[in-house]
Amino acid sequence: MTSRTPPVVLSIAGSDSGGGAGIQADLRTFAALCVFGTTAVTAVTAQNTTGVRRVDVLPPEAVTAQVMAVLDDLPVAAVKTGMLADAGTVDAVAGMAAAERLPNLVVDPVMVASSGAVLASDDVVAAYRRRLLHLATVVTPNVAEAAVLADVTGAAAADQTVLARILGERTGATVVVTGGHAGGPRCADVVWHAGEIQVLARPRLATGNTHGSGCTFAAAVTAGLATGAGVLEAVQAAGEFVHAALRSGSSWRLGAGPGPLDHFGWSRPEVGTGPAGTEA
Ligand SMILES: Nc1ncnc2c1ncn2[C@@H]1O[C@H](COP(=O)(O)OP(=O)(O)O)[C@@H](O)[C@H]1O
Ligand SMILES: Cc1ncc(COP(=O)(O)O)c(N)n1
Repeated sequence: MTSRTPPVVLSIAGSDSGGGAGIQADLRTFAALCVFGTTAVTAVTAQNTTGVRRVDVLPPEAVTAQVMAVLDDLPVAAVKTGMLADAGTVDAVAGMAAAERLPNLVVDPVMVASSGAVLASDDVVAAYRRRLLHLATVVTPNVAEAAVLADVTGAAAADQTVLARILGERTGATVVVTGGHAGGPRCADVVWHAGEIQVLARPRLATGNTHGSGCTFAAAVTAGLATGAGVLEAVQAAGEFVHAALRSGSSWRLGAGPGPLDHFGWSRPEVGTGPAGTEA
């Protein structure tokens, strides 16, 4: 009998009780992409599709203990960070990354929930800038997060190419400034990689069910890196995966607010993830 062992990935992120974003979206993405997901919970949010009611942040030592328990036992091939709600947690993660314990590190600098709730304070932003971003393989901010991290305002704050270039040149990481919240008929993710800019544009889908799209994208990049894909290949494949999950979940109704994505094509089982959907 052959033994088939999947690549192992680790998500260091917050729990979303509503299941749409955070650790829950990461695990669903990992399962859909056939990698084995492990977790270190950074914060417990009481959240649903309409908003965040309460956040309980775990102490940095509790996050470190979870990460080390996983690393001491399992062959982790890639790591993703999501909501890091405390500067001490960013420092702790950066310390482990600097010690080369966190391979293929994908940093999704979660700052604001799609419902508008602030999930990271100013000192967390400063810690990302000072300690963590330059240790990442890939950083995946949306436009608003990229503008905060790059510390720019005005027209530049809405220009994905300018933001990707600033952050790429400052950190050396591959930077993907995602464009889910920009306007227009196309949805573009702008990638800075080794000094070059690439624009990955797809039709913008007419869906309100976008809760967890950023988490899903970054988790899919992590899964790609764990399976041996190159950085650009992993970013391209992640864009295709999140697009299919958004399209498949565009018509289901889960919750009164922005609903989750359909990672498995559950809403239309006859065709699976990737059915023809409505474009905006
Ligand atoms: N309406 C949409 N149509 C097509 N793609 C989308 C849409 N909304 C988000 N995406 C894609 O989802 C991914 C996450 O982007 P974004 O929504 O900017 O992240 P976040 O959830 O962190 O704000 C990106 O690949 C982006 O292009
Ligand atoms: C625990 C947790 N982590 C991340 C997000 C951001 O996800 P989104 O921007 O898609 O709402 C969230 N709402 N909750």
